[in-house]
Amino acid sequence: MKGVLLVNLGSPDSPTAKDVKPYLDEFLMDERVIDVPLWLRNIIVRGIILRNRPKKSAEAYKKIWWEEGSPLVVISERFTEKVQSKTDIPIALGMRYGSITIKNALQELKNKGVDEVLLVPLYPHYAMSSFETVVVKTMEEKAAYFPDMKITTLPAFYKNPDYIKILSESIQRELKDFEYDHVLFSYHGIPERHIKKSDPTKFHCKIDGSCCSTNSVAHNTCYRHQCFKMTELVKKELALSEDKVSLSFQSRLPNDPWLKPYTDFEFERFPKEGKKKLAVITPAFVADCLETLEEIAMEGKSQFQEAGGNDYKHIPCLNDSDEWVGLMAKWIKDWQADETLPA
Ligand SMILES: C=CC1=C(C)c2cc3[nH]c(cc4nc(cc5[nH]c(cc1n2)c(C)c5CCC(=O)O)C(CCC(=O)O)=C4C)c(C)c3C=C
Ligand SMILES: [Fe+2]
Repeated sequence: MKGVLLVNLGSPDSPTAKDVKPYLDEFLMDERVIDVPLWLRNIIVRGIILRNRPKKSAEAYKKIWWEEGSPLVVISERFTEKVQSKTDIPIALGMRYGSITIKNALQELKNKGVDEVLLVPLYPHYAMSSFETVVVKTMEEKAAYFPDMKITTLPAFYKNPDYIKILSESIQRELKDFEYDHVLFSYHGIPERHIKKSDPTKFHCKIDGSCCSTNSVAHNTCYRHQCFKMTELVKKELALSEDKVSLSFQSRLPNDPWLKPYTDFEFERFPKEGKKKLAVITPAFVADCLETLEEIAMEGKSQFQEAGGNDYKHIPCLNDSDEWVGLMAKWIKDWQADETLPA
């Protein structure tokens, strides 16, 4: 019997330093996130980052926490329930980090008689620190506990025409009542080094833009290319003018060069260039979370306005909207019927 495993990143159990610390430990000790040898990762994460960050992150989580829990988790649960109501095969939700585990979700599916699973990493783009680590962890759990399960992975959907359409339509609805000078597509950042590591050809990605327009198998795993491509497709779908749209990367850690331009630098730059009414979309995320609600909707607004900006709007993620639920249900039904996966 077929079933579906949806996986997102996960959140701490509560917005306290006590719960944020083990969550960050699991997250940052992932070799696909802080990709240095174990001994060095131990020093960086446990010796340096985890000394102060849990307290600081807990304060940020407190600002966005809902009565029902972490927005990322609550939205993902609502999404799962809604998709379940539109399909007739079991759907389970797992998180890569934290207490809602991939193992338990696979067990839930197994208990319902599922032996063929469609794994859906809830990330539109491929990055070793998001999509890849979900796939690797799921395959490790399968090998250890569910060796007879067959698992198929839904590919990154950053250029899927149906996804681009519903994303564009949701942006259009939000922009209808907002007069803007500029629309910023702010994607989660990753270290530049990760782009090179994920390049199977080992020479295609230059990280200067010169490579993105030359067709290459490297694009299948190039986060930077996929962010540029998605921006282009949405821009075209909405007929946004070239000079009113740009892209940037947010949420970096203070180490190494990360993908540029940096979102916080853009917030400072725009008002100086006369761009004082800014709309920001965060299309690396399917669900609103700490990085969109606190960093962009709250902190970003302050940074932009302190730099001289006026009107500011964060456009929500697709979350559990009918359009996104409907599209996911369609992808599941297509796979259920004849193994078709979205391109
Ligand atoms: C969109 C996909 C994501 C990628 C790629 C990604 C890479 C990445 N992230 C960190 C460090 C942190 N990210 C944090 C929060 C966070 N990250 C994503 C998504 C991606 N991260 C989400 C959805 C969230 C929010 C989770 C929530 O509970 O709402 C955090 C924790 C919060 C904080 O302390 O700021 C860290 C740390 C790295 C190092 C990285 C790639 C190397
Ligand atoms: Fe992150």
